[in-house]
Amino acid sequence: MILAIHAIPEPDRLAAIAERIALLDWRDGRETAGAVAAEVKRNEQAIMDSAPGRALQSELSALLADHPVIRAAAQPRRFSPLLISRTGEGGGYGPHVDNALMGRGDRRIRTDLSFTLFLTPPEEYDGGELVIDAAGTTQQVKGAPGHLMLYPSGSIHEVRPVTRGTRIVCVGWIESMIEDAARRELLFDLENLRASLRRQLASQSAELLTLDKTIANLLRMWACA
Ligand SMILES: O=C(O)CCC(=O)C(=O)O
Ligand SMILES: [Fe+2]
Repeated sequence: MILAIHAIPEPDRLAAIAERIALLDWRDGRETAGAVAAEVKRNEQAIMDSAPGRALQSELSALLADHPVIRAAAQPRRFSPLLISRTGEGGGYGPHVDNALMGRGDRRIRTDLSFTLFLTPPEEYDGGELVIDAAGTTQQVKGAPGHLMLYPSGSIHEVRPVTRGTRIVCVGWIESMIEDAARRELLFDLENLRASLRRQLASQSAELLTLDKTIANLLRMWACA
C-alpha cells in the first residue's frame, strides 16, 4: 500500500521547521548509503548530531509517531532516526531498494515502510519527483510541504534529478508491529471504519464494541510488540 498523508497541516509550524533546518550543517549523503545505493545517491544530509539537530529530530519524530493516520496505516513498532535530505541542481537518487535492516545493536530495525515528508513548495524546484514502483506501474509524487508519502521499503524507488532549485525532505523508516503487508492493510481498513463509526454512533454502541474487540483480537493474533 502506498499512502499520501497530510502529516503537518499547520503552515506556521512548517515555516518554523524550515527555518531551523536552514541553520543545520550538511554532509554528503553517500556517507550513509550502502555500497550499491552510494553509486546512485546524489544529495546532502543534515548533521543531526548537534543540539539544534537533536531538538528537530525529537520534535519531528514525536509528531510523526503520534500521527493517527501514520499509526493506523503503519502500526509502528519502532522508527529509525530521521534524515533531512537536501538535493540541489544535478542531484537525485537513482532507482534503489532501501536496506532491509538499519541501525546497530538494540537500535537495529527491520525496515517495513519508508516515508518522505515533503518540506519545499513544489514550485520552488523542477524535477525531484519521488517515483515508486508499484507492481509494474509507478507512482510519481511531488508533495506540498507537510505531505508525507508512506510506501513499502521493499519497493524500487528513486528521486528524479533536480534540474532547478533545491528540494528538502525528511526521510525515515518504520518497523511495523505487523510484519505482513496484507494484514496491515486489513487493520488499516478496520481502523478507518472505526473512526468513521465513532463519528456516527454512540461510543457504547454494540457495533463499536464489536469492532473494538475485533481490532484488539487481530492485534493479539498478529502483533510482534
Ligand atoms: O528523498 C526521498 O524522497 C527518498 C530518499 C530515499 O529513497 C532514501 O533515502 O532511501
Ligand atoms: Fe530509498
